[in-house]
Amino acid sequence: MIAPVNALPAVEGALALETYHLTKRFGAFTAMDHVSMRVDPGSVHALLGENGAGKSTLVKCVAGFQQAEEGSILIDGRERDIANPIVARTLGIGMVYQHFTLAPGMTVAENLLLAGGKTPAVIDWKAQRAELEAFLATTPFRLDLDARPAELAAGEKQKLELLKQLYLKPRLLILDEPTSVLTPQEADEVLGHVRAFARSGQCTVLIITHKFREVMAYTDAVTVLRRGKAVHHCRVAETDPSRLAAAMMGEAATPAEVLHAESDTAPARSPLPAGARVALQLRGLSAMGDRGTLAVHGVDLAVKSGEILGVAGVSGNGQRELVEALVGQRPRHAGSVTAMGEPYAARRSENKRLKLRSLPEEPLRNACVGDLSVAENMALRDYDAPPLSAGGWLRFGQWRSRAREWIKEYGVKTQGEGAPIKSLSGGNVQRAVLARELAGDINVLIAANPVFGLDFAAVREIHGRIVQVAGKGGAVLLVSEDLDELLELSDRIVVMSEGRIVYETAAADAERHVLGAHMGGGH
Ligand SMILES: Nc1ncnc2c1ncn2[C@@H]1O[C@H](COP(=O)(O)OP(=O)(O)OP(=O)(O)O)[C@@H](O)[C@H]1O
Repeated sequence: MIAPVNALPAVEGALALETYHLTKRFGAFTAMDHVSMRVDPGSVHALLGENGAGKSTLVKCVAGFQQAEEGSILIDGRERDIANPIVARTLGIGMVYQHFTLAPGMTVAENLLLAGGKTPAVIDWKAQRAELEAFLATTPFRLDLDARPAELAAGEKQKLELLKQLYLKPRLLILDEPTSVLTPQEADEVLGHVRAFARSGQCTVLIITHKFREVMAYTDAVTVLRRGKAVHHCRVAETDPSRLAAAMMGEAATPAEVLHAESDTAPARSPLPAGARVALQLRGLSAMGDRGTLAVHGVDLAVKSGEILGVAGVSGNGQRELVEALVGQRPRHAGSVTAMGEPYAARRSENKRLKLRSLPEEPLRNACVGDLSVAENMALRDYDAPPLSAGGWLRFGQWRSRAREWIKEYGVKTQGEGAPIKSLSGGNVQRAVLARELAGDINVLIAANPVFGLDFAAVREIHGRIVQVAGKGGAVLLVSEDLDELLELSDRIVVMSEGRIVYETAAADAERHVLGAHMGGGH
């Protein structure tokens, strides 16, 4: 019999998790197929798998956000019916999502308190603030308690999501790609803290990641999912990235792909032609942050045709505001922008004429309409131009057939072009947006954290496509919090710190520790 939750004694400390033949279907599609696995108490356990393998589905069932049709979940050896997130919470299960779940109008402090779900009618703010500050001091993270989520960069939001869960002292902490928007240093800080938390016996950690380095450095055991099935279980001490990659990809993997799983070999670049013209120019561009203070201070940048200019920086140093001001999602306070020598105000007509594209971060939120289908989302840029419309009529058949082609070309895993885009896994949403934005000729591409959440095969593929854009003469402004990505793809790298460009170097001469020092505000 399944034990009722309200009969539970208040247990503390790391719990043991097991799933037994856990199965979840969406209509006729089986997203998770008889998955059995075991996570030892106090361990850090990694879930690996290609985009769409079923990792998020599995953890959502454990966290009570979805219900499995078959199979069971055992906590400390006892079967539990985790009917909803409140039950999960009662059992000590906390989850940090791939998509942000912060209350937008509330401050960091309020978001932390809200996470507890037990806010009293009258809050003693003085005492609560002291408690929150004491809690923050036990972690390596520094966040402004009065900031609101809209003012936080992706990396800071990610840390706040994690803090919200840590504040609740979970017995099982589930992390869905927690380091996608963190710099390598930040990722080490976050994972180091989480592992220490597990080692102390306070909680067990189940972590979804695409990064083999993180699996090897921070986890104890791994379960690999492929097409909804658990195909491989092992201890990290007894495996290596090549074996894990082979398990992830099954027969689909080529020996070269498996061999290079850990090194993520850089796509080949051709040298920048001598007389290349400046395709994107920013002169003294300034933009306000969400709190009415200047977030971007007079930025001057020039990107030539065929060049990839990387913008490095710790999240929260104005990169988000810079991209938003460039692509028309935030007013420009001062300065000017030209594309292909013409003034550029980010109008849709200019994007079309000047062939300027952008890949924003968090594509489901910033570049898609979640309830619309994959085909409709793929048509958002040119639905009113031939062949998608003719004589004032929208030709939906054309939308669908082109979407089918792109789904195939970009390997988007979806139940069809008619499926709502929000039903796709994170990595597949990204692929669908990339297919739309990278189609046709491109003069200028502005990309912000373009491989957020993608598995290793997809990262290589997308990097290859960005390099192709430059290879065909497009200017690429690549804003990324991932230094490895910038070092691998860029011709030149600038560092942004506190809203200013503080350092510039040719990528070939770039030294990681020097970049890191400028990113941290030191010199
Ligand atoms: N609500 C839903 N309705 C229909 N299909 C869904 C739904 N949620 C997930 N799926 C499908 O189930 C499969 C597994 O998705 P899931 O999000 O678990 O993958 P994942 O391994 O976490 O992928 P990623 O690494 O890209 O995040 C995908 O093919 C996805 O399209």
